[in-house]
Amino acid sequence: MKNVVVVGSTNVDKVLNVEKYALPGETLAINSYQQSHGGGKGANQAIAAARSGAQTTFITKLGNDEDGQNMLTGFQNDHINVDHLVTTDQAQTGKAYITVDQSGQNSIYVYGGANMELTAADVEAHQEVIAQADRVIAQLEIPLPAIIAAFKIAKAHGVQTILNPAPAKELPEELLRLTDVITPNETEAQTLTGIEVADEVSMLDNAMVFFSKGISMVIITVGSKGAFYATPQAHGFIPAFKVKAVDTTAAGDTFIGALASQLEMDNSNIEDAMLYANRASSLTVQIAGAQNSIPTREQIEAANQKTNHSKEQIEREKEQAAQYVAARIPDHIVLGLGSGTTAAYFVKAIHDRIEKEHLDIECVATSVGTQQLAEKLGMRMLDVNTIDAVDVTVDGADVVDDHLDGIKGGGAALLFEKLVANMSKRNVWIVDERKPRHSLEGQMLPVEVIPFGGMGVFRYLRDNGYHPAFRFQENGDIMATDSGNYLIDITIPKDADLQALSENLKKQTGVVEHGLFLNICDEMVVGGDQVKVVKR
Ligand SMILES: Nc1ncnc2c1ncn2[C@@H]1O[C@H](COP(=O)(O)OP(=O)(O)OP(=O)(O)O)[C@@H](O)[C@H]1O
Repeated sequence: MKNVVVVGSTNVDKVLNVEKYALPGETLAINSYQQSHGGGKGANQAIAAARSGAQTTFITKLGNDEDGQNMLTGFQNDHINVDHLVTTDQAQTGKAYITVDQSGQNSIYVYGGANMELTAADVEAHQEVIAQADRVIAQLEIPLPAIIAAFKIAKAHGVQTILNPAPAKELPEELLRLTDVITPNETEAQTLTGIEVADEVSMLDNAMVFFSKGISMVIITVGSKGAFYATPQAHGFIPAFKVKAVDTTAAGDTFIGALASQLEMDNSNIEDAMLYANRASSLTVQIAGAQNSIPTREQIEAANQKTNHSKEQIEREKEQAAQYVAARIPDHIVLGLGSGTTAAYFVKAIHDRIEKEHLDIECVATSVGTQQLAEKLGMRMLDVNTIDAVDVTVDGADVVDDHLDGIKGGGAALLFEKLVANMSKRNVWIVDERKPRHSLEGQMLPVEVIPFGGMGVFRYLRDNGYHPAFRFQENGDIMATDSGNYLIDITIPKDADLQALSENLKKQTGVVEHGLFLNICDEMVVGGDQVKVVKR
């Protein structure tokens, strides 16, 4: 369990629902008045961390008033350590007056109040609890000297510092030098670096600016798209969960608190921790309000389990499709064996049939992985260079459109798969229900490039609006294909002419192959309790 100290703001949100905004001098009656809600970025992040199981201490300043008392009780209910909370008679507890009209548009006035009274001396008086923490988190709703004081104490004791630069403003170099991890959203990143966040490449450009200031990890959240992370050694993008969002208030705060509760100090589980944080905030956005919508660890795990259940279903569908096709493979043929998890089900299923029925089937593999699996099972393998044609190849696919054109290469085996597919008299694709789509627009398409000069292809793709990103392995090394090439993932533009795109990519010097498989698939078999077969 991580020991987290949050130094930040507490606000009480007073929400008015109005039909329309009053003009200057106008008085309007309203129908509903929502009760006060807990808010403030510091409080939200402390609650998110505590509900995810972190041992959480909150250093904040409250007024000696009813709002302050109510907030304190709420923190105690969430098992937050409030021993280091400070109160003042000089100002009231922070408040945000929020007016929401019928279209969901809001206007907000914030009274910083006690938050603006939090001083460096207040923080220094509680240095012991910071010194003992694993990490300290701060946002920008309190005075900068208080944050700098907290981070100085943290750095002196080897405690990790996380800065959530929200709301965005220019930051002193001193604070950036004291920051280990920075977590802006896309607009905050742009405000701080001057570089627009448009795609993974520009996110990496943003990260470089932060690295040059001495920050060692950058996490950029991009709303319903997900979140990006980068260290000088590795980077990656973790997509958000697709949910119906009703109110995104506190999404970012939930993400940061949840992440801080899970991330190992050596960042070794960064992708898992971000996946957890994405899940946590995907639950927050499905409920109106701020602190009431921040989920507990149990709720996050329950939501994960539901998905695991559907993961099992997907595996079942892959196996059903594989078995359906394996049962219909004729005897005395040369059979192409595809690559990837779905194709692996097929390899096992056809192996069982060959053994049981003593079939005379020789096979060709489309990847080193499949070759090894087939050899391990004792199947009769042929060298692709010794044959003129393959009778049938059975393979998986990443996505397939209504015309049975598809994308392959998610598993990095596209070159060998295409070679074998092109020499096959018949190609059958086996997929689970997620794979068929009406069109390939917006889908990720892998492009295999030679390592020498790969950057030139990357620049061409970037300058022509394909949003390229090199593919990396989990350990941060660049991914190499079976033939030692690199993969660049691009996005298929809207209204793209696939044939022209395919030809254009092949024309670029340095491109070995790409994952568009046009006019290749003869038959798609979709797994399910009722297997669906679609023929060209
Ligand atoms: N519509 C959404 N659907 C699913 N997940 C979402 C959605 N919006 C946000 N999230 C999740 O919340 C994370 C943080 O969101 P975002 O980038 O909007 O933060 P933010 O701008 O700091 O939010 P806020 O200021 O509202 O707290 C995202 O990385 C994503 O995981």
